[in-house]
Amino acid sequence: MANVVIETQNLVKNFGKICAVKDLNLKVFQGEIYGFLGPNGAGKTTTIRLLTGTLKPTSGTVRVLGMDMKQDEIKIKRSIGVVPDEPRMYSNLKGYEFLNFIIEIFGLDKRTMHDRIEELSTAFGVNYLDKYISDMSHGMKQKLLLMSVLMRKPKVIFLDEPTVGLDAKSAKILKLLLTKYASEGCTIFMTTHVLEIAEKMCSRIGIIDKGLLIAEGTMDELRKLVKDNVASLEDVFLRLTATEQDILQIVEEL
Ligand SMILES: Nc1ncnc2c1ncn2[C@@H]1O[C@H](COP(=O)(O)OP(=O)(O)OP(=O)(O)O)[C@@H](O)[C@H]1O
Repeated sequence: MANVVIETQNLVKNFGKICAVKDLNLKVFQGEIYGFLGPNGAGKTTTIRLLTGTLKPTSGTVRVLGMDMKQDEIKIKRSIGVVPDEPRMYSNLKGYEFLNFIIEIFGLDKRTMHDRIEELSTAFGVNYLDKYISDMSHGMKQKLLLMSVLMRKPKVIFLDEPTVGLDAKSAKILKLLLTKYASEGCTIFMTTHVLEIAEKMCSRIGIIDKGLLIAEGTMDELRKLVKDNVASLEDVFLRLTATEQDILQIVEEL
């Protein structure tokens, strides 16, 4: 059995009266690409923020790479890479200054990183590292942030809606790169609304709805759950989140 890299026990996050994450028990193994799906407001971003230590849980525990988030937050943060849904970076830095800043704070080897930056710039068509971040488009910032994570080749990568804002070629390259990294032992946890991406890339998929993990498994296991061995992930998702009927009704009433 592969190593457990991400683990939560009875994880809960309340925002006032809203329970965004309810009693979540997750296990993600080394080398997996775990897809985390759910309707809008289901609790995906909150979960990623809990798993990466940017949000404190109301109760429950998070362990990453065998370390407890409460005790080893800094160590965990040094070993993981996070690509949030909104790329927030120091806007008064130029692209290359931002990458150099990451190299400095993580204490990375400059030569190796500069070689990786060159490879990744070519792969993602990044020819704007001398521009100020404030002058970059959303997609340009997203690619810069992706490069800053991928160049480090962290042991665990968390991505929240990674392909949003990326052009088709960059999205394809990102998918291939993540698959390659996973095959080399990196563990990937990502949220997406693009079910085709989850179906093609992810070894296992978790579906969260109103803060509850309502299903989890490989595509085959999810198909068994809905008793339809040819169901697509879209069929499975809509059946489990009970929106298929709503959709038909909504369209009929339009
Ligand atoms: N900082 C916050 N303060 C109050 N409520 C919050 C906060 N962050 C999230 N929520 C609430 O928690 C619930 C889950 O939100 P979350 O952003 O995790 O959903 P999501 O699954 O990522 O949604 P989407 O697919 O739309 O991005 C929602 O009801 C949201 O309004």
